[in-house]
Amino acid sequence: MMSEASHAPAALRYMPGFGNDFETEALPGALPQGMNSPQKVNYGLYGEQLSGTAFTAPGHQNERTWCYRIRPSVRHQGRFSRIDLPYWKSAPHVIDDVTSLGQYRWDPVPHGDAALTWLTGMRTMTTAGDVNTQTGMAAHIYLVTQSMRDAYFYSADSELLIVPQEGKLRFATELGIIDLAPQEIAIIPRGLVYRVEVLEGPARGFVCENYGQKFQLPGRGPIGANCMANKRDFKTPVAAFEDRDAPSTLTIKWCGQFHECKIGHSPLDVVAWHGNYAPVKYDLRTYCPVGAILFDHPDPSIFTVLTAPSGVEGTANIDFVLFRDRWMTMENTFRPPWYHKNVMSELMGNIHGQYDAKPQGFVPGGMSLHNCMLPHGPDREAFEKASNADLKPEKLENTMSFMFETRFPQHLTEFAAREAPLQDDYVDCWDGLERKFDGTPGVK
Ligand SMILES: O=C(O)Cc1cc(O)ccc1O
Ligand SMILES: [Fe+2]
Repeated sequence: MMSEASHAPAALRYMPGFGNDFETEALPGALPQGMNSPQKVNYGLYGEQLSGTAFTAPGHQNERTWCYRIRPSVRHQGRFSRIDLPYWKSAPHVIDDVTSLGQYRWDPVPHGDAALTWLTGMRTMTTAGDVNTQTGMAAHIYLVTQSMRDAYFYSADSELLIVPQEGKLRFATELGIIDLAPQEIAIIPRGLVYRVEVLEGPARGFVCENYGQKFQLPGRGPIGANCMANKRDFKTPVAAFEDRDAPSTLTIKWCGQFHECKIGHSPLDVVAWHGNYAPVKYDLRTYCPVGAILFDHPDPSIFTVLTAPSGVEGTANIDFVLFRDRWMTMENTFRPPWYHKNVMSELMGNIHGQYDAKPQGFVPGGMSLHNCMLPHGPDREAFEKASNADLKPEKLENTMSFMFETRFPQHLTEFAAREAPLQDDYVDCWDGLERKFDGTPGVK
């Protein structure tokens, strides 16, 4: 028997908060009250727990969600067969004849003629750490033109931080629906089943695949209780379920491999849920930047939106850092980023507009990589302009770039080194930085 019903609200609704303990039901009375596992759940639903942290993780880190669903997940799975998604790579992935040491920059990866889904359109640029030990990350570009139909996916390896640059996508997940456009981000937790639909295509964007401990909000320290990313601006969808019987496939990413199994119904059948392990979206335009208001250029960590700890205090597995429009008011200061070498590996992407350290060549949809201890900084044009500028308060407008910064060196994939539009002349952008020193004191 075929049945089809989607119980999604007409206009998508979201609940505010980061890491909140939410409760939501798509049918009245579907959510058990006062306990998790009643002998029988209302509507004949099955109770099931999704654990995002070890059972015994400390209280402030412990994350799990109770789902009340038409069928338990174990009915979704069965005999797995291995499939190949040749462009989606996982760490460790170090290719002998690909050199990751260097300063690299890419133009936007163009859309081709082939129809690509969220799975076939994922193009890994770099990997870092080791998926098997749940450390490190991968950075991907997605190129998506086609919705997943009767097809579902989850990653046992990672949570995905999604940063759209072009087009609009819908993430129909077990716990509700998220629509996502450029200048917004979403986090899809490890283990959560979903399908990706194209609302406006073609869609392109960046993904940070986090193998390690979950993203959290950075401590604000002396900044206090407000500014940077505020909890209420994170939005988690309300429950929405599909009661749909149709021959379908479920793909699982597991230890870097992809496996597929058949299911006879939509696994997005969670009618009600409660808990704190859930997908979330965030509008980057609500990020409140705090910066230097008299002199000097602070470390970019002041712009951290989210941080994924590595176990070494203050040394993140990944920091997600945002360079958005803001005022520059520093006096007697070289205002753009300084020249530097960093023990952390910096992968940047441009979402929109122009980046102050690289007025040319780092374009929306483009990426750059400055790996562990590789020197970089403003190009010649940015240096000359900033060192001779009249330092009035100036608003940096029409700018939104980000950085995935990891403690682990990032290794290029073959795709990044050979197929993606790598700019061979990138390093030349520093060529014209000639010597100004002539042994005599004074400003040159
Ligand atoms: O390299 C970059 O452009 C990112 C960056 C920005 C900044 O303001 C300070 C340091 C830094 O690495
Ligand atoms: Fe940098």
